[in-house]
Amino acid sequence: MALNSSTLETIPFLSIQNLSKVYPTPKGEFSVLADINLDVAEGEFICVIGHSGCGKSTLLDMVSGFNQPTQGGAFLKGNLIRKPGRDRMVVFQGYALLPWLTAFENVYLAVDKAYPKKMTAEKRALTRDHLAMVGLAEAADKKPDQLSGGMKQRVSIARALAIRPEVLILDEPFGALDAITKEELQEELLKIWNDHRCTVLMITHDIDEALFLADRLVMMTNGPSATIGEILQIPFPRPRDRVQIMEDPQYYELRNYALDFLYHRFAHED
Ligand SMILES: Nc1ncnc2c1ncn2[C@@H]1O[C@H](COP(=O)(O)OP(=O)(O)OP(=O)(O)O)[C@@H](O)[C@H]1O
Repeated sequence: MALNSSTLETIPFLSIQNLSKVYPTPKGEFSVLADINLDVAEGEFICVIGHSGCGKSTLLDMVSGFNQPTQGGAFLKGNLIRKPGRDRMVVFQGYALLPWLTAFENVYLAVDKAYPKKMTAEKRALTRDHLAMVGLAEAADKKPDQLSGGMKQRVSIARALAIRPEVLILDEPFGALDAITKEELQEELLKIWNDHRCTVLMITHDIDEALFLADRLVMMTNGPSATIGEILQIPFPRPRDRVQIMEDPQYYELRNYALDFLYHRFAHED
């Protein structure tokens, strides 16, 4: 039987299959994650929520390739992820900028490392364009200690996107920011995602953030042996308007459902 295009399209863009992670510890084996299965479509925006310590970063580290599963695996376009690659870029809560370099130099360094063969002028243009995209054209020559938290996170996002990744991995990127800066950055992130259409995996502790940003919200059970408890579809049409979606009765239904999952069904005992 000949393969038709719909058969070929059945390979998921990003697929996490039967993934488990066990750490050896002095007290014996510690099972962090057990039997995680998730398929993500190209261009999808996924948020992951769960109590502290359940293994969210561990899971995303295995998609970025910084950590290896004990069993199962993560596959990008059918290929097993074994190590970090420029098709997957990570933005951390702590910015991870080099303090002795300017915003421009921080982004340029990453571009230069990812594309050593590109002409300098092209790499400088990529750097400038991505800093402009996050509204930092004017601050390009400032060093991290001259930038606010929100500006530093903008530099990290510009640095990740300048590499043109297929998957953008965000590990609680706005967790340290004040509420107003956080909302501004969420709006910017959505705008950028809309233009770039890369696939996003983002950890958050904020249900409202997830409801505003995500196509689907992955809710993790508690560890040890944490797994995906449920996945919520977020149906609000795009482009999203924060005020409009908060007026939608479905918003509160979804919010209450997620709150109930986290604080009743999978309440954290501490
Ligand atoms: N190298 C390691 N050896 C043993 N245990 C580890 C190791 N790295 C992480 N852990 C444990 O794995 C669990 C999951 O950690 P992880 O950082 O993935 O959780 P998280 O859900 O991202 O937490 P948070 O929301 O607080 O960032 C924690 O209990 C942590 O102590």
